[in-house]
Amino acid sequence: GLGTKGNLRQTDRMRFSFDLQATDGRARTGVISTPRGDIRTPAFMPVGTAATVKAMLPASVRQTGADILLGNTYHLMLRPTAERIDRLGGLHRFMDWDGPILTDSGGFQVMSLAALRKLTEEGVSFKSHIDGSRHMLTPERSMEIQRLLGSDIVMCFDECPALPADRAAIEKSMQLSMRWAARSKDAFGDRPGHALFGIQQGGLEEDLRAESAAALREIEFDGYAVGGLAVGEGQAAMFGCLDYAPEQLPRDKPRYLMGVGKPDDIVGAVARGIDMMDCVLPSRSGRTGQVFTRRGVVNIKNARHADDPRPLDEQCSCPACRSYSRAYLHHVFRSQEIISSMLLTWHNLHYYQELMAGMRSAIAQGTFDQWTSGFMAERALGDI
Ligand SMILES: CNc1nc2c(CC[C@H]3O[C@@H](OC)[C@H](O)[C@@H]3OC)c3nc(N)[nH]c(=O)c3cc2[nH]1
Ligand SMILES: [Zn+2]
Repeated sequence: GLGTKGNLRQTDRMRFSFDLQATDGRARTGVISTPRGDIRTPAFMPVGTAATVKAMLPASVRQTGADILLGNTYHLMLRPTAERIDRLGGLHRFMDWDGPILTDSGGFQVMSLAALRKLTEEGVSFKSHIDGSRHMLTPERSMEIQRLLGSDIVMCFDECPALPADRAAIEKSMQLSMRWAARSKDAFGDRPGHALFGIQQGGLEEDLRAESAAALREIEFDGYAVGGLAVGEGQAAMFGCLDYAPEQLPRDKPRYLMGVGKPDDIVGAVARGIDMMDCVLPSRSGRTGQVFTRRGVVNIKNARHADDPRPLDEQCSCPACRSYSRAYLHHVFRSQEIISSMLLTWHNLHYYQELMAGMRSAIAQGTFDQWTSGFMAERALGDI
């Protein structure tokens, strides 16, 4: 707005906006501005389901290069409850993360974690997988929970159908999700500086995806997620869908692919126009000894690492690679020492952020194809 510089800064601080800076083919790079900081895209968002990125301090997550992290409505509403987090000053204060936070709306977790679920037009009633207590999630309740948490990017309450499913079931579910998207938008209201993202559904059906995209455009959102994927369809089917789905969504808004993925999934999704992704893989794998490197996956549990003095990756600057040998990491993993989860999670998240930084600069320079060829060639080298 006009007025003094101060006002302008004030307006800026309250704004949520996406600046698309460069494209290379269908790949894009830019910056999402939020009152709590900028998000460089393409962005990988570490998952902090229960108000913590497991085995990581928030400052360490920041050091890996993450600009934003994720929380989950489903987990936090059950424990410690959104009302308690609100009373304690909101999720940022609670978990000591002052950057942007995106929270999922709960629909996906209810279907994958809760017991005794009952789905109606109103929403989903279910029993907590923690203590068996009964709960109800509706678009309105999901918006209220995410407001209480104080998240900067709020996801619509949707239904994510498990694949494979027949077309009729996919269509019915997508239409319900679109009605819930409208109710989510109404319940979200007008919250300057906070964003509401719609979630496209429609399975692997191009026409249903187009119908969903049109319905979301009509309602109008600050960003758009490609939902309903990474649910067991496999990479070929997912890429087939990403060959059309992202471009059915508005070009000038961020596109978020939920739940993806392995490093090569991420590169393929960025090549197809995706700006934001999240996945538990790097952090969960850090705890199970699966280590991602430029050359592919190292399973640190394997006995062949027992005497290996080399770092995981001599070109990596993370604490695990700077200070420790594979032999040490093998030892502490085998001994189930807590430091094992800390070091391997840090390395994996650092590796994922290096991947994103490499793609952002390649897209900005118009050399994304060369970068991708290098990425694929390195993984073929083997001997890791
Ligand atoms: C893994 N594959 C996958 N995850 C998915 C998630 C959960 C991500 C959420 O789940 C948490 O990690 C399990 C993450 O914290 C993330 O929160 C944003 C989805 N969420 C919604 N609302 N709608 C979808 O269509 C959807 C599709 C997914 N596919
Ligand atoms: Zn490392």
